[in-house]
Amino acid sequence: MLSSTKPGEQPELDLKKYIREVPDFPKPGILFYDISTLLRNADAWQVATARLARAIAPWQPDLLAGIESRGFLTAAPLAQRLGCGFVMLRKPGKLPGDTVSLSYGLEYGQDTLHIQSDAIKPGQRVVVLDDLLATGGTLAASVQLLRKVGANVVGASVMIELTALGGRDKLDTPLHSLIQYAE
Ligand SMILES: O=P(O)(O)OC[C@H]1O[C@H](OP(=O)(O)OP(=O)(O)O)[C@H](O)[C@@H]1O
Ligand SMILES: Nc1ncnc2[nH]cnc12
Repeated sequence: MLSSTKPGEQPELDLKKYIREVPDFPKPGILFYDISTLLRNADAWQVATARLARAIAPWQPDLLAGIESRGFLTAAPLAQRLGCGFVMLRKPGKLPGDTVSLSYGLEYGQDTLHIQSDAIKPGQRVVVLDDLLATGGTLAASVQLLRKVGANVVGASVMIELTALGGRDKLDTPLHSLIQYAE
């Protein structure tokens, strides 16, 4: 029998069931939300991508920016689906040519992100994506970095938001999250 449900639309599917919680990784005291178990399930990944696409499309982005490395897994399939270009925000020493960088703190450390200086045409509408928002250090730095090279950052989106860490308050762009945990 024909179903009226389109591929990737399974309203009843609970994505939390596909995320593994790993205590004390990568450091004691951190509860790590592991998306590997979601990505290895074709249905769950398809549903997550479809739901993200529906949330992001109204922002009418020209480009999606993905944050290395798990942010690439979120952003690249979405860019294909929405017909957008894709820009990489990368850790040091990975991008050729002129880059602009910014350092930041995250839930379990310190890091730096780079973008190619010519990655964005002035005023292009950009949505920045990551797998997870914890303290918000990574996403807030990414928004600043994108603006440094001329982006009009119209929104940010993550698969997972750890609401108790208040990362959302560090952002001055609209934020969409697919799944929330109040640790
Ligand atoms: O909100 P925050 O406290 O900044 O933390 C969130 C960031 O931490 C993780 O990245 P990680 O640096 O571990 O890199 P990875 O994606 O390469 O695993 C995650 O993918 C986010 O980018
Ligand atoms: N608790 C957490 N789980 C997975 N990724 C993270 N990045 C920062 N904090 C994290």
